[in-house]
Amino acid sequence: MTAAALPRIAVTLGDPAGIGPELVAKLLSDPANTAAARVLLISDERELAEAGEDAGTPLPYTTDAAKAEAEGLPLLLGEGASRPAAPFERKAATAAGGRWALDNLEVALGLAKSQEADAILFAPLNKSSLHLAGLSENDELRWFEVELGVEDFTSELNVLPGLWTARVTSHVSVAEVDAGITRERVVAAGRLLDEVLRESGLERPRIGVCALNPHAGESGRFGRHEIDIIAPAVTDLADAGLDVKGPFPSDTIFLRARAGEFDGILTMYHDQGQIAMKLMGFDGGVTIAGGLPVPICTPAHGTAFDLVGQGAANTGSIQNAFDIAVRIGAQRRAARQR
Ligand SMILES: NC(=O)C1=CN([C@@H]2O[C@H](COP(=O)(O)OP(=O)(O)OC[C@H]3O[C@@H](n4cnc5c(N)ncnc54)[C@H](O)[C@@H]3O)[C@@H](O)[C@H]2O)C=CC1
Ligand SMILES: NCC(=O)COP(=O)(O)O
Repeated sequence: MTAAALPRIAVTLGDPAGIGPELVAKLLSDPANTAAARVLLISDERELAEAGEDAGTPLPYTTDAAKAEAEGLPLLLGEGASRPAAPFERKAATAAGGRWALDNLEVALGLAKSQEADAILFAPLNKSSLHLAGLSENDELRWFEVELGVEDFTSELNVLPGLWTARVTSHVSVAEVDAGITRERVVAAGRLLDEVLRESGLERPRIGVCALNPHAGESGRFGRHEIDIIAPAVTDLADAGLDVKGPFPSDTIFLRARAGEFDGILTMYHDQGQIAMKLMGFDGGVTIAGGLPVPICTPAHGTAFDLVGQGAANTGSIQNAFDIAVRIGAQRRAARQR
């Protein structure tokens, strides 16, 4: 691939109090990664130095665009509007850390909107920091919607090799899940999951849909969501030509997926999918912000304050997130260049 064809990936360090900076330093100190894409780093130099110290390896970068292009070095573009905020408190949620993380993401979104970046990779955020910083949305995906003017259904997509999940509800209180399970939302989430699986290369993705209640409601005795909402939505999706089946009891559907029966699982709420996915592949899980015009990837794990400063954070998830950002970013770039 020529240098011009390499995807441009905007990378942020996430919450500076967590393991994100260390993970980015480890990721970008691997020459195979900097050869696979042109990296646009959004940070400040002090944070990069600290990231290198945590990782036990310096994070290579340049502020010279020509040198970055010629040598394949990450190009440091500077940080978002909150400068100069560093140094940050470590291992704790703070408003300053949350603001820095959000401001840097705003720069990344700007690069994507202007098509200078083909995809975004962010290291883990801490939602408490984001809320301390004044984020009014529950999480960054709802904030991305606002920033990008997206009104259609979005969902976090969780990805392991051979299995993707989407959620009908996500970062809300369990008390709010019930109101979020509607026929329209189940259909929208099912369509989104089918679409992204097709984009990933599957011709006819096989999707299993979770029930909400124990034993899929036991014929209505333990709840009627399956009868009144989820089964009709599955029929809508099947009538539209999708290979969608369910609802199935959620305590066993992932066993069937693991045995190869499904390419995607549609879950009704966060932990229904995430407990299974993290048990099956904690060290490699990726979260993609699904339903946006820009590919945005991040590790499925969080800021792990308990690990900060030890150099012990596992890079499997951020590596997989980077690889997916590079793959989708390259497809988008190639499509634009045609
Ligand atoms: N990509 C992102 O932005 C994500 C952010 N979060 C946020 O992270 C914050 C903390 O979430 P928690 O529930 O505490 O989960 P967490 O994933 O940060 O930590 C859970 C456990 O996993 C371990 N762990 C996490 N990443 C690891 C890694 N790379 N290598 C080795 N061990 C690792 C931690 O040490 C801890 O014991 C929350 O604010 C949450 O919303 C959670 C998931 C994804
Ligand atoms: N910041 C991404 C994120 O929160 C995804 O975490 P999860 O909801 O997939 O656990």
